[in-house]
Amino acid sequence: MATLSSSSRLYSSSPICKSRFSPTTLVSGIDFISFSPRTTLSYSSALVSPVILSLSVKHNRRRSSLQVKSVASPTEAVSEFDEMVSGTKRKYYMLGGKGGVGKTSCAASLAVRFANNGHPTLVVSTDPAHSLSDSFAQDLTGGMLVPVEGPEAPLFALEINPEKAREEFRSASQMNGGTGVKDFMDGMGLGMLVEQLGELKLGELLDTPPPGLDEAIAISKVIQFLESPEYNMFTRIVFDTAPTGHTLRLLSLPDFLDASIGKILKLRQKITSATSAIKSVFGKEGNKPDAADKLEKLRERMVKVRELFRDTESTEFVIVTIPTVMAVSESSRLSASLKKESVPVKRLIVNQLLPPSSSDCKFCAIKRKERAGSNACS
Ligand SMILES: Nc1ncnc2c1ncn2[C@@H]1O[C@H](COP(=O)(O)OP(=O)(O)OP(=O)(O)O)[C@@H](O)[C@H]1O
Repeated sequence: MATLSSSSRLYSSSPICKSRFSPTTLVSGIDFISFSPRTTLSYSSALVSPVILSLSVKHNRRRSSLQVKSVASPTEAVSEFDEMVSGTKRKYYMLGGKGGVGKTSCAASLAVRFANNGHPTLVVSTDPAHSLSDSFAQDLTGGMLVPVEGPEAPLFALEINPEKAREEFRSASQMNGGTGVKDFMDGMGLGMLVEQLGELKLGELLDTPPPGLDEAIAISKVIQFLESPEYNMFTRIVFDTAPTGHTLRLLSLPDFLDASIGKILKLRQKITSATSAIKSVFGKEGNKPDAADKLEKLRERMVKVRELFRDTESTEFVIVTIPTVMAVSESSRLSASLKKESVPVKRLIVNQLLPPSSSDCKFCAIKRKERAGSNACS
């Protein structure tokens, strides 16, 4: 079970630079910082402190980099968090960014911080490469809410298995345990049109679920159960999302489904309305949900997920990055794409910042040089 201490201040040694990772004071932005897999959540020293910055981005065309105009001082970072923690209305925080920058670590960290500030909190991982279990040193893989011990207010964690979500899509698109296009079309009463509709590439669509769909289904499941009175108590929901590409595809899913399956649904509607008069005379109008109904429901759920991402009142997408050239470039593209999708991004977490030091070990000196070249903050 959880290894959080009562105050959730946990310590561990760093796998990379032991001398630097002594237990130390809190960092104002996010309380605990690094996690050692399968051990404990930990505060690292100031070596790798994540800082929450308010995002004021300027896209530099020539260098195509994200320019954070003002770096938050520790005091400002506190006020950023104060804003995130204020109010009792439910808020969703979606943490996303390039693979490996520390999304899971920061999501877990933020969730503990919310709980320690009195918010009953749920942290959910929809990342196919789950590491939330490692962050909390608890097994969260059962698809159930697991209580995390330690914080002052209730904190629950949940990992959603993307494989299971994918199965849901398959079951919607494949009737009676069969596979492929023929089955799907049969399910809609259009089996005789399979040949003619080959050019719609339905086979590809149904056999290989579109990227991002698993995550979208996972998020929609969480939205669904959070609507029930049983889970009313949660006032902060933190999502540890999949790396950049998945998130963006997830947002375009409703359009994607509209464009591909929508055509079939329209065709089916036409045929159904032409034949319904005859069917009703013979009492054959069935109420059983078919493949089309299931897919239509799926599309509605995808729309709901996209709406949640775009809801400025209740949701905030927080980009997690590290100060390296590649991470900053990707964050810049993510920020621009999210803006295009009307997803509000106000804050950025810069993880693994290196504070000034006169006594660097060789490793830290290399890291510092690497980060200095990123020009992330100016
Ligand atoms: N501030 C930090 N200090 C030290 N180690 C860190 C820090 N942030 C993250 N790490 C380590 O970096 C690794 C990747 O972190 P994490 O799993 O949180 O990243 P992620 O962005 O969620 O990765 P993925 O995209 O693969 O899901 C982990 O081993 C984690 O312990």
